[in-house]
Amino acid sequence: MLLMRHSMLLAKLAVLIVLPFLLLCYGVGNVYCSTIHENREDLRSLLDFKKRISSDPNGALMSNWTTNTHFCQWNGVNCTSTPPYRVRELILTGLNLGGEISSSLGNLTSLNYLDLSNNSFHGPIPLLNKLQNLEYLLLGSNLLQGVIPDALTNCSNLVTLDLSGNNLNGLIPPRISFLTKLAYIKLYSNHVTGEIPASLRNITNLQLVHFSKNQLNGRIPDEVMQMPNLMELHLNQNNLSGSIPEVWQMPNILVLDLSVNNLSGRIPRALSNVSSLQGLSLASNMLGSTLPSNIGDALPNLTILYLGENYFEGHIPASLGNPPGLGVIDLSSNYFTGQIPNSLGNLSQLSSLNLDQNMLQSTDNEGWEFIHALGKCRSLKKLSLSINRLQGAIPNSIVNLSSTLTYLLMSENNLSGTVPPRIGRFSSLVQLSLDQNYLTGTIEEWVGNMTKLERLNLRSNSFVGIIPPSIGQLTRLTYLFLAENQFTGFIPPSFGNLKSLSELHLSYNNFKGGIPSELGSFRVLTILNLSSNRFSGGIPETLGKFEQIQTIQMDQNILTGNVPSTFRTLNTLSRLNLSHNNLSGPLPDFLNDLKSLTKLDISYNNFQGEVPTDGVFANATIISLNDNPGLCGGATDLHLRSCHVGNKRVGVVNYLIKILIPIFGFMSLVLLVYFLFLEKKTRRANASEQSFGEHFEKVTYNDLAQATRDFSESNLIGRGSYGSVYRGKLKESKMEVAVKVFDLEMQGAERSFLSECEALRSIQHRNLLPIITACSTVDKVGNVFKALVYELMPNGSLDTWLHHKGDEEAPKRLGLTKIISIAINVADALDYLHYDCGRPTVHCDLKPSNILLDDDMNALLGDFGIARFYQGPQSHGRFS
Ligand SMILES: Nc1ncnc2c1ncn2[C@@H]1O[C@H](COP(=O)(O)OP(=O)(O)OP(=O)(O)O)[C@@H](O)[C@H]1O
Repeated sequence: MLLMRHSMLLAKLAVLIVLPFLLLCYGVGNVYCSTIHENREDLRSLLDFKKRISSDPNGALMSNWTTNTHFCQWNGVNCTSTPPYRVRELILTGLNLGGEISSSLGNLTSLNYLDLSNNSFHGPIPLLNKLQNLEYLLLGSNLLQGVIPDALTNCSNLVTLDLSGNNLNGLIPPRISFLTKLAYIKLYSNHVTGEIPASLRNITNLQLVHFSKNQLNGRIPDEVMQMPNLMELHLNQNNLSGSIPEVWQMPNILVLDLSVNNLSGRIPRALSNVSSLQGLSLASNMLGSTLPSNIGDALPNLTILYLGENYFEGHIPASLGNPPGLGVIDLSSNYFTGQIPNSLGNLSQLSSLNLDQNMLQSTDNEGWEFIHALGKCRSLKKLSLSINRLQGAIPNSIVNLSSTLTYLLMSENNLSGTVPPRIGRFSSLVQLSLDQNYLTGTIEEWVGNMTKLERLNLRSNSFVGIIPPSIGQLTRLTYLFLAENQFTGFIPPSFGNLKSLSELHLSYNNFKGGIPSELGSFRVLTILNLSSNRFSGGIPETLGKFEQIQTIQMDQNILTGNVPSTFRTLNTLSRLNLSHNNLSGPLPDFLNDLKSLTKLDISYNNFQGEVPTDGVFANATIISLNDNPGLCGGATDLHLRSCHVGNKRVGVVNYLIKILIPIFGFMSLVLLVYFLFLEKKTRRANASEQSFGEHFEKVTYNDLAQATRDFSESNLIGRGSYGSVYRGKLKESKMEVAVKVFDLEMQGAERSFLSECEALRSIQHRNLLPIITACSTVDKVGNVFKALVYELMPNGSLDTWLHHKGDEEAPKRLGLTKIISIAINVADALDYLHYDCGRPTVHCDLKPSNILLDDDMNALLGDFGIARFYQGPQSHGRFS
C-alpha cells in the first residue's frame, strides 16, 4: 500500500516536472509555428510572384530567390526589423523583368513600399486593395495594360502613386479622392481617357499632378486650379478643351504645363494668385487675344515661358523684361505685332529667345534697337527671329550679342544689305540661318571663322562672290544651303574637308568648273543638289562611293561624258536628275539595278541606244528620257522610235538616201537662191519694222533683275525647253510681266529667241500673247543674256487647269462653256496666224501650257519659239 502510494507520488512528481516542460515545449512550438505561419504567407506570396516572372535576363531573382536563404535576404526584399519578420519593401526596379505581376503581392499586408518601375511587366495592375500599409506604389515604365482598378483607392495610406509610362486606359478612378494622403500622382504617358475628376480638389495634400500624354478630354475643372498645396500641375498633351478656369488659387505652384491641348479663350487676368510660378507652358493650344500687360510683374519668379503656337496677338508686353530669373521665352508661331521690346535686354539670365513666325516689325533704327539691348544678355545662346517682318540691314550691333550664341536664326524676313563681317566672331555658332532675305555681298570675310557650325542656310538671297577656301574649316557642317544666290567661281578643293555633310544645296548659282571628285568622300551625304549652274566636265567616278545618298540633282549644267559606272552601287539612291546637260554615250542601263530608284530624269542629253523595257525603265511615269535623239525602243508609253524597224529597213533607207540626197541637194540650192532673193526684197519693204526697239519699251538687264527680285526662285512660274519664265513688276511702268529668260547653253535656245522675236514683233491679235519687249544684252558677270517680256497672264496656263498636279493647293475647274470659249479663242488665234497676219505662220507647238488665260479667262496663244513662217502668197497656204 505504502509502495503504491509512493509510486503514485513519484508519478505525480514526474507529471509536475514534465508538464511544465511539455507546456513550455508546446508554447515554444506554438511561437515557432506562428512565426512560420506568418513567414509562410509572405514566402508563398513572393514565390508566387517569382513564378509569374517569365523573363529575368540579369538573373536578379533566379540566383537569389531560393528557399535556401530567408526571404528577408532576397534581392529587393526588406523586412520589418522586429519579429514577426514581414515584407515591408519590395524594390525591383530597372531589372528588365517580364511577365505579369502576381496578385499574390496583395497578400503582403505589411508592405509599405512597392517599386517595380522600369521593367517590362505586362498584363493588368494586380488587386492590391488589402495593402493598407502601402504608402509608395511605383509601377512606372512598364507595359501594364487595362484600367486603373478602382479598388486601388482602398490603399488609403498611399502617398505616392506612379503608374506613368504604361499602356493603361479607361478613366481616372472616380473614387480617387478617397486617397486622402496622396501627395504625388503620376499617370503620364498612358492612354487614360475621360475627364479630370473635380474631386481631386478634396485631396488637400496633393503637391504633384502629372497627367500629361494621355487622352483626357473635356474642360479643366475649376477645382483643379484651386489646390492649396499643389506645386506642379502637368496636363499637357491631352485633348482638353474649353477655356482655362478663370480663378487660379495655387499659392505654392511652381510649374503649370497645359501645352498641346485644344484650350481656347484667353489667359486669365488673375495671374497674381500664382506669383510663385517658375515655369508656365501654354504652348500649342488655340489661346488668343492679347497677353496680360502685367504678365511679367504678376509672375516675378518666372524662369521659363512657353506660349508658342497659339493665336496671341498685339504687342509683346514690355513687362516681360522684369522677372529677373527669366531664361527661356518662346512666343513663336503667334500673331504678335509691333516692335520687339527693348526691355528684354534687362533679362540677365536670358538664354533662349524664340520669336519665330510672328508679324514683328523693325522698319527703322528704333525698331532694331532691341538687338543692341539684347547685347546685355550675356548668357544668350539662342536667338530666333525667323519669319517676321524685320526689314533693312542687319545692324552692326548684332556683333555685340553674347559670344556664347549658338543659334542665330533670321530666315524669311526682309533683310537687305550686307552681313556685318564681324559676325564671324560668333565662333560658337552651331546654326546660322539667314535664308530667304535680300542679303547681298560676299561671305568670304566671315564664314570661315564659325568653326562649330553644323547648319548654314543662306538660300535664296543675292550673295555674290566665291565660296572661300576657308569654308574647309567648318568640318562639323551637316547642312549647307547656298542655293538660289549669285555665287560664282569654282568649288574650292578645301570643300573636301566637309566630310560630315548630309545635305549640300548649291543649285541656282553661277558656279563653274568641274564637280570636285572630293565630294565622293562625303559618305553620309543624302542630298546633292548642283542643278542650274555652269558645272562642266565629267561626273566624277568617286560619286559612286556615296553610302547614304538619296537624291542627286545635277540638271541644267554643261556636263559631258557618260554616267560613271560606279553609280551602279548607289543602292540608296531614289532620285537622279541629270537632265539638260551634254551627257552622251550608251544609255546607262545599269541604273536599272538601283532598286531604290523612283525618279530618273536624263532628258535633254545625247544618250544613245536601246532603252530596256524592265526595271525603272518599264514605268514611263517615273522616268524622263525626252530629247535624247539617239534613244530608241523602251516601254510603249515612252513613245520612242522603234530600234528594230530602223534596222530592218536600214538597207532600203540607205538606198533611198543615195538617190534622194543629190536630188534634194540640187532642189535646196535652187530654193535657197530663191528665198535669199525674196528675203532681200521683203527686208527692203519692211525696213522700218526691223528694229524691235522702235515700237517697244526698252529694258535693261538690271530692270529685269529688279522686276523679278534677281530672278528669284519664288518668282519662277515655270521652266520650258529653252529657259525659265519669271513673274515680275516693271519699276517704270508698274506693269506685271512674265519674263522668259533664255538658257543659252541649251541647244536651239538662241534660235528659239530669234524665232519668237521674229514672230511676235509684227503680229498682234487679241488671242495672241502680247509681247512687251525683248532684251538682248549681257548680265552682271558679262554673260550673254536674252529675255522676252510678256504681259503676265494671271490665270496661268490651260495646262494647270486641265492637269491638276499633286502639289497644287486646290483643284481648278473649267465649266463646259469656258472650255468651248477657250477652244474658240485658240481657233481664232490660229485662223489669224494662218490667214490674216500678212505672213502665214505655223505655231508648231500648240499645247495646253502654251495657252494662257488672262484675268477674264480669255485664252491667248504664246510660245512662238519654234514657229515657222511661209513667204508664199498668203491665200495659197493651207494648214491643219
Ligand atoms: N505671259 C505668261 N503669263 C503667265 N505664265 C506664262 C506666261 N508665259 C509663259 N508662262 C508659263 O511659263 C511656263 C514656261 O513657259 P515656256 O513657254 O518657257 O515653256 P513651255 O511651253 O511650258 O515648254 P516648252 O518650252 O518645252 O514648250 C509655262 O508653264 C507657261 O504656261
